[in-house]
Amino acid sequence: MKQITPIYILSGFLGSGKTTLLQKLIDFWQEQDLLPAVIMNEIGDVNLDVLLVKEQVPMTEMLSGCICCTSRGDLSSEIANLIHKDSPDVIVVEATGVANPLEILDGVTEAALYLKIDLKGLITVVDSEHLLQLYREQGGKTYRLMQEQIRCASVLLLNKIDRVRAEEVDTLNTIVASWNSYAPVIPSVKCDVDILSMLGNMRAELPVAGSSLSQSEHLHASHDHVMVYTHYFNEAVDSEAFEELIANLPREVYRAKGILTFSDTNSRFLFQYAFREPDFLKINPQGDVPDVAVFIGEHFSRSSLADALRALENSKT
Ligand SMILES: Nc1nc2c(ncn2[C@@H]2O[C@H](COP(=O)(O)OP(=O)(O)OP(=O)(O)O)[C@@H](O)[C@H]2O)c(=O)[nH]1
Repeated sequence: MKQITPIYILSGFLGSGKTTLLQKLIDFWQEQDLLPAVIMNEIGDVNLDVLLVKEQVPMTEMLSGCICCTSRGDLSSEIANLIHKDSPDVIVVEATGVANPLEILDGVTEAALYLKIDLKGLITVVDSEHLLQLYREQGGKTYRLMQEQIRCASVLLLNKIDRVRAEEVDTLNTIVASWNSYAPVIPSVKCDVDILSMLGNMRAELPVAGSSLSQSEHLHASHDHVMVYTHYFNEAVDSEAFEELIANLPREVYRAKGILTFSDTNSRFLFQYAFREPDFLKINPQGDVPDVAVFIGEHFSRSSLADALRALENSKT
């Protein structure tokens, strides 16, 4: 009979590397014969990250929105269900990239009122290049949300430092320390960090004062601007034409992912696009997984994107 279930919250803007870190956390716990469970939520109505998490890990998905938009009660009942059904040794709540971490903290804290759980802390993953750019531009809702995610962290991963220069890493360290002097900051590439010391160095208490939670209603509006377009493919498309479309995506689209069948290759691909960097991974999904791509951004034209994608399907010979 398990006593108290530790819970970690994983936060970070879209595409910063949360799922990459989640995979490493799962490996770490499984190597110790522990059973981790995951609560994942995605903005939009498909969750492709599920494919990246091992099948033996119990997982709950909360789709079509984000944890902080659904009621907090939903999150706490998901936690309760997982504990009763699977008795995991540890739970990770991976927040959608546009979630406000204060709301999620609030949900987990509510669950702690009637469940034997121990909120260990909040890990925020930062896309170094993206943060640097927003810092230089100084403003915008995405920038404020990223600041919020950094402020709430009990440990911070300054990820994707391969995408910035060494002196820029120093600048970023100074920036994040000025927003959160409390959390240890760990620079990383592909979230390749020493998990044991990361979890060990995590500050025991969260830096969120009780009063901050009362601001949550005000903060809730912070991701109203984010929109999603989900495209289901009827036909396989040419890989080069697709890559070209991705390379020319409007700047307003800052995240995309999908599963694709290309007309010119035999295998299927999981494609990722985060802050202007595309990535393709050969996969062999089990079961009936459709060809689909999800695009997330701010005020981009869904119809132009839909037309461009349909044109790719139609140009296939
Ligand atoms: N260049 C570079 N790419 C990285 C790094 N870490 C992760 N990536 C890539 O960035 C993309 C997004 O990573 P994810 O781990 O899926 O990001 P996420 O935060 O879970 O994304 P959402 O689920 O959309 O919020 C993937 O293609 C990763 O392989 C890094 O340190 N450097």
